[in-house]
Amino acid sequence: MATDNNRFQAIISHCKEYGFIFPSSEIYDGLGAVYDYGQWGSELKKNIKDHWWKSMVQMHENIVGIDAAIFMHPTTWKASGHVDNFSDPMIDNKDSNKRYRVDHLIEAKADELEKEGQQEQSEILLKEMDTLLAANDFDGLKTLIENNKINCSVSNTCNWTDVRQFNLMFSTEFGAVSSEEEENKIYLRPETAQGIFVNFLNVQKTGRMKIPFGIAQIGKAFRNEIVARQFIFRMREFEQMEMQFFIRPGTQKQWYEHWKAERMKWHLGLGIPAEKYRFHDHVKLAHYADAACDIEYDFPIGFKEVEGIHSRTDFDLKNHQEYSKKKLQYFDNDIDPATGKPFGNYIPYVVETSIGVDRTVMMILSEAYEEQDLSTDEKKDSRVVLKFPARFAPIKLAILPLVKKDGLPEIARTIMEDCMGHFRCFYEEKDTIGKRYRRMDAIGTPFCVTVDHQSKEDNTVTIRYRDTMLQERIPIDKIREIVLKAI
Ligand SMILES: Nc1ncnc2c1ncn2[C@@H]1O[C@H](COP(=O)(O)OP(=O)(O)OP(=O)(O)O)[C@@H](O)[C@H]1O
Repeated sequence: MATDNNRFQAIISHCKEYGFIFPSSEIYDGLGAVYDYGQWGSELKKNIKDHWWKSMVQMHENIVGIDAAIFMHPTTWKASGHVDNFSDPMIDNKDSNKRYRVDHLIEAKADELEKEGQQEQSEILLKEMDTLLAANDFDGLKTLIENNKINCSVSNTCNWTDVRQFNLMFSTEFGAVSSEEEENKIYLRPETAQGIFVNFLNVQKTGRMKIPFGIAQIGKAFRNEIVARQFIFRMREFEQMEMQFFIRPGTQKQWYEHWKAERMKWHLGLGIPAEKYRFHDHVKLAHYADAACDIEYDFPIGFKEVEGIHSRTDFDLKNHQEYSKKKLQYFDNDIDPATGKPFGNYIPYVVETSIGVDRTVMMILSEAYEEQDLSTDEKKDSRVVLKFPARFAPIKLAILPLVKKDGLPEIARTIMEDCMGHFRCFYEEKDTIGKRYRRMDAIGTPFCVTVDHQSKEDNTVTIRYRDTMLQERIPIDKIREIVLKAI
């Protein structure tokens, strides 16, 4: 796994320079691990969300979508286990006061060992870490850090505090704040899933859903991440695309395997080669899971999680039933072949697929970003091109009159009018055509058409293809069709 920090930094700068992603509140020097999507980033993000929604909801008769509120009754997070368990073990360096997530600190050391050719030691270290994490053995983790002489990157010392748990949920006050009573305390959801669980029966009944069925949702989630220096990979406010699939108890293994395969198929369908992906099975399972894995993508910062697939058992529904004292059960009148009688009442099991929108944006950007040297013997030349699949490109078609006169803008405007109701177009008449092409390459526009004097004679334009930079003459009335076909 080659990490390429230069490439990563180049992508971050490019995103800012070309209106994809800005640090939040930048005029106040930004806010840690919070980002804003600009004019092209928001289009890209929306296209990714639309694609996910289409493939998960529109293409599955037994999956429906909802849009639940971010604020939820505070008991939700007691029932879900987040108040007690949603925390990461952290450690502080006493000299620099810098705080680390223990697993990140140890993983960085393992990476270092691997780079030094000490593959075996690296693997042993990670294995020991997994065992200690799984056992919640904090003293053991501290000893592991000390024994391996893992130093703070700032102070370069090995002078550590004890390992402690920090809850990652943000809280705020809800309604009139009259006292310091706990009742006013409310959390910003750290995952979208709970909005689905508490609505399970509402949707099942009103939608007349039959098990197995899924509920999907796209929405914001908030986590007070401690280590947050990885651009949109790890944000404190981010977006998730989740689907909870409700199934009969005992069938979870089969459905877990099913969704693992389905989701990998979805990723490969993005046009990303298989060697850029791998599964990573969880050794330390989250408090709700009986099996879990990540789909990891080979980012410029190495293989990292984009999506999690979790077999969540009946943990969530069972706890909501207990805390709310409302029955969250399903009556299954299919016949159980073992007894010849209906399966009857039960709390469904759940397999979930949970993918981060922002990590998907970062994956698509990483895959698309290319710096090309186009120099010839005569002159030096280069370009940065974002080779997005056409369906994700913020702008599909740029319409460029060669000059700002002679009736060419008028022709270009009629093309614009013909196409803008079908897909996002961009009209531009400033600068040389070469410069305009480069700008469109830099934001990933797959097609540019140039209107020139010949267009007036024979109703044709030059179409230029982003990836090959090839140009050809096509009739004006074919433009719409060509673009629509590509997206
Ligand atoms: N802080 C974050 N910033 C951006 N995306 C996130 C963040 N936390 C989680 N996600 C996204 O939500 C998905 C599902 O969340 P999940 O709880 O499984 O993540 P996680 O295992 O806690 O991630 P990590 O181990 O990287 O913190 C992740 O696969 C990821 O794409």
